[in-house]
Amino acid sequence: MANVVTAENLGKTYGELRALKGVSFAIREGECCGFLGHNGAGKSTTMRMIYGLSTVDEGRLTVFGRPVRLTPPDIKSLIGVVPQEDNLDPDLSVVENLMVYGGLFGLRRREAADRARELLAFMGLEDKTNARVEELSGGLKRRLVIARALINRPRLVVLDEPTTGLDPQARHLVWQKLRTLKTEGVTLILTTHYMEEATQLCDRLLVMHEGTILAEGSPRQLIERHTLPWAIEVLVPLEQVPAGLADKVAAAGGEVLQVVDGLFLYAADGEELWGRLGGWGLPPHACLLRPANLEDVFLKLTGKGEDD
Ligand SMILES: Nc1ncnc2c1ncn2[C@@H]1O[C@H](COP(=O)(O)OP(=O)(O)OP(=O)(O)O)[C@@H](O)[C@H]1O
Repeated sequence: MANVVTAENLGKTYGELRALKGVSFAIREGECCGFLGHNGAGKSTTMRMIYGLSTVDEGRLTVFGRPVRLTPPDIKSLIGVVPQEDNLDPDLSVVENLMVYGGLFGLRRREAADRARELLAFMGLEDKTNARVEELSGGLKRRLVIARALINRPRLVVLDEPTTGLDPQARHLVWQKLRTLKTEGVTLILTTHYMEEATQLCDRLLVMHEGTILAEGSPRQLIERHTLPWAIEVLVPLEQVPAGLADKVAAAGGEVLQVVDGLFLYAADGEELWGRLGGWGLPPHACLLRPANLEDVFLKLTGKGEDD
């Protein structure tokens, strides 16, 4: 399968800050690839380079096989962009926002109107066609930004935190639409802070940290490679954790991760680990046994969950 995006040793410097320190990755046609990472890890910088809003300082970036320094216009027309901030025009109505954008891509008025109607139906916004943007809730604005990104039938859609701030229903609706795009063969690149979103949508994930890529793989592969299958959350204040616990867990073949609000214990056999809690002085009512998930991988790889 062809690569839609290829990055080799991509670097970006803002003044004294090396925001990207030579990252390399490839995005395959038709896949949904997610970028995870703390605030400031370099995800948006990478996205902006892909859609041509930020210059490539170091390395090589190709989009649809074309090397980009600043993405040429004919490549831009193949990319749909959902930026982190909603940058809709508040003075225009919902449908006008789409039509103006269509005009920027060279759509004639009639064509833009037809496409706008189609997209408003796709995103469930028909009854808001003539509403003013400022009347829309955050979730509806997000849906409109996604509709706008699709106006030119892009083969690649880059979404920077597409569902941040949305309620669960709105998030599920966006996921459903993104899955539909995927079934149509559209390549999706997204950033997210929601591990569930990454698990639900992405075929492959890149975990970024301080301008580098720490790990890459499908959600399942990352869990298999970077953590044990079962987790016990120990939600007691750290000062009440029995002394020597980490050594006892390690001696039983498990691992311990300290997070800001407690401890996570990992094991190949969750039931067996659970059975040992009492003997280690941990009250079971303050513990929760569950399968390990992507959040465990993220916390482990990027440093225990403290804020940057
Ligand atoms: N235009 C800019 N000028 C100066 N510094 C910038 C600029 N854009 C980003 N940075 C810095 O580069 C680093 C990477 O920022 P970037 O926005 O790519 O991170 P991110 O992973 O997308 O974070 P978030 O999850 O908060 O969106 C940060 O330290 C940020 O402050």
